[in-house]
Amino acid sequence: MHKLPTLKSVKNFDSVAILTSGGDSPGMNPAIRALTRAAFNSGISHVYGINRGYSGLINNDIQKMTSRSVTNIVQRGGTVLKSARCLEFKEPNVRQDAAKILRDRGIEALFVIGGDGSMTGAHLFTEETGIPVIGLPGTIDNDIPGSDDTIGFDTAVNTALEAIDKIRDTAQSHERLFLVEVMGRNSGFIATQVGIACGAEMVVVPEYDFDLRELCLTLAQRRATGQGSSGIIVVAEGKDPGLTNRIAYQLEEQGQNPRICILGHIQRGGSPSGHDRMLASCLGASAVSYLLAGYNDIMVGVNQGSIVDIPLRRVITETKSLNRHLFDITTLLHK
Ligand SMILES: Nc1ncnc2c1ncn2[C@@H]1O[C@H](COP(=O)(O)OP(=O)(O)OP(=O)(O)O)[C@@H](O)[C@H]1O
Ligand SMILES: O=P(O)(O)OC[C@H]1O[C@](O)(CO)[C@@H](O)[C@@H]1O
Ligand SMILES: [Mg+2]
Repeated sequence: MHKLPTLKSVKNFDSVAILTSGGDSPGMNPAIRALTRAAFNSGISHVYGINRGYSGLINNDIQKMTSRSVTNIVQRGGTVLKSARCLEFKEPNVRQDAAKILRDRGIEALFVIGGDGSMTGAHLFTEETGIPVIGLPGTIDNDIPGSDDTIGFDTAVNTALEAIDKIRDTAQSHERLFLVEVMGRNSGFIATQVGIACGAEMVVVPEYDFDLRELCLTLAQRRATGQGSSGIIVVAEGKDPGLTNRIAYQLEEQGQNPRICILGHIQRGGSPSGHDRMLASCLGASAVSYLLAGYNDIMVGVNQGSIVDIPLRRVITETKSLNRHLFDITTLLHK
């Protein structure tokens, strides 16, 4: 259960908008629902949904929401507002045009649900245009500075675990080594948590070097002592495409016969877990309270179980590092 902030409303807003941006994540829908319902129930008269992230904003692809338009979405994966990556939004003049679109519609504030990139766009937008923005961390990557958790991370981890538990069955039957690639271009949060929870023999993350030779040695020793040679290596996809294939190739060169399974976008789909629904609902409700309390240019996030506000400037200038102690558990629990 999250500890919620106690805030006093000091401002009135008549009209606000919501968008989802970057890779979708399970829990974006309950976040949209929470923002919409909390806005109406806090006296905001008009709520708009912007389609396809910043792309819909610059193309004026905006619709009116009602309290009923978010009925029956709390359990649905994806985002009913759709999501996109919009490179044009990186141009300052495009952001000015976007502000005019909001002003012409009488929209006074914007809620942005997305990852670190989306938070960068949100900060620049409010800084340059003066339109208040509140961000919500919505990404399976859990790589947003200032928040211990992000909407969608828990579901993605559970989805990967469900798949790996199945892979483990066939790996054991055939005494095979499997390389399972999980998402995370720049960060190993998913890989670390999944690796610990599935009992992986090794976890490869972009943050740290890995020692394949040592792994091969361990596998050879296990085979020699009759413990079999099945196993799971969890690999975060990393920046350079093909990392998992390269590791497989190196393993083959050292006498292993690994199989590869790339979990890919199934990690971004599916019904949000109870944890992510709670997180999205609490963050959505709190985001509206922060706006009415006069906050701007912040992201709502979680710090040691409490919902907190984090300046967007901090979110976009800091880096969230992987906890080394947590990562070390991946090796500490080996046979
Ligand atoms: N430097 C920037 N300036 C303005 N807008 C940006 C900037 N970086 C990202 N954005 C906007 O945010 C969008 C989403 O960013 P990005 O593709 O990095 O995904 P994300 O929000 O980090 O989500 P995820 O990593 O979970 O997929 C971009 O397509 C762009 O519209
Ligand atoms: O296929 P897409 O949409 O470009 O997204 C892939 C990237 O998005 C993320 O899934 C986050 O949403 C990253 O982990 C991954 O690298
Ligand atoms: Mg990102």
